[in-house]
Amino acid sequence: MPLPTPGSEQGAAALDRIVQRPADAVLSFDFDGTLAPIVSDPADARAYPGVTAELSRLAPLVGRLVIITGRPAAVAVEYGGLADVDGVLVLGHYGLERWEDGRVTAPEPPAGVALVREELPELLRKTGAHEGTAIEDKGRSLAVHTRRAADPDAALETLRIPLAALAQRAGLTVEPGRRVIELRPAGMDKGAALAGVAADAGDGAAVLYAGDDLGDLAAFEAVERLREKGLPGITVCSGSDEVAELAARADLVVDGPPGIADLLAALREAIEDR
Ligand SMILES: O=P(O)(O)OC[C@H]1O[C@H](O[C@H]2O[C@H](CO)[C@@H](O)[C@H](O)[C@H]2O)[C@H](O)[C@@H](O)[C@@H]1O
Repeated sequence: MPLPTPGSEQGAAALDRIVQRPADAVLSFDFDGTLAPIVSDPADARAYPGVTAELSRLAPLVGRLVIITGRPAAVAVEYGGLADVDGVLVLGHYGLERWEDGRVTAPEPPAGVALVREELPELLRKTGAHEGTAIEDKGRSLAVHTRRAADPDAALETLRIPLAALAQRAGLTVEPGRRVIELRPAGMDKGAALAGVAADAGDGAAVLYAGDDLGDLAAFEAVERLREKGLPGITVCSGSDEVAELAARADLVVDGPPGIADLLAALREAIEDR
C-alpha cells in the first residue's frame, strides 16, 4: 500500500524522516473519530477493525507511540484494545491522566467537577434540553452529548451559553467537540500533552499527530511550534463532514478511521521496506 502524499512540503519532509529514522519518531493519535469510528452511543465506540493490530506492529518500530484522548485513559485502553500494544502511552482527559503498562497516574479532580455533577441534570431540565441529550460522567470531567437528539446541532446550540456559565461558576473550562460540550479541568490540553512527549523524545524527534475534532487543534498547534524549532512534524486530519477547521489546517487529510487504518499499514510497510 503506497504512503499518501502530504499537501505541504513540511509534512512530506516529516513523513520521510519518520520512515527513514523510525526510532526517533513520535506517532500520536486521538481516539474517537480517528482510531475509532464515531457512533451514536459513546459506550459503543471501538477501534476500527485492524487498527489495534497495526498499532501493535508499529509500536516496536518507532520511538514512541502515544494516544492522546479526551476519554479517561483506561476507557480508551479498553475500547481500543490498547493493553495489547506493547509500550503504548495513553494520555487521557486531554493529557491529565497518564496510562502506561497498566498503571494510571493523575491529579485529583478539582472541586468544580463535583459541583457540575450535582447541578447538570437540573440545568438540562431548566434549559429545555432536547430529547436525546445525554450526560457522560467521566469522573474527572463531564460531557453533554446531543448526537442522539433529532436535531443534534440545534440541541447543542441551546446548551452553549448555560453550560459556559456553569463551567465558569465551577472554575472549569469548556471543550466543544463533535456534537458534545465537555466541562473539564483547565490547565491542560492535547497541545501541552504532545509537547511534553516530544520534549521527552529529545531534539532528534520527528512528530506525527492525527486527530479529527476541535480538541485536536491544540495538538496541531504544538506540531507547528515544534516545526518552528526545527523538528520535523506532520499533522493528519481524520476527515469527516462534521469538522472543517481541522482539514483546512492539516498537512494530510485521510478518509476517517478507515483512512487512518490504511495510513498505519502504509507507514509500517514503508518503514519495513526502507
Ligand atoms: O479526544 P477523543 O479521543 O476524540 O475523545 C473526544 C470525545 O469523544 C467521545 O465523543 C465523541 O465520540 C462518540 C462516540 O463515537 C460520539 O457519540 C460523540 O458524538 C463524539 O463527540 C467521548 O464520548 C468523549 O468523552 C470524548 O471526550
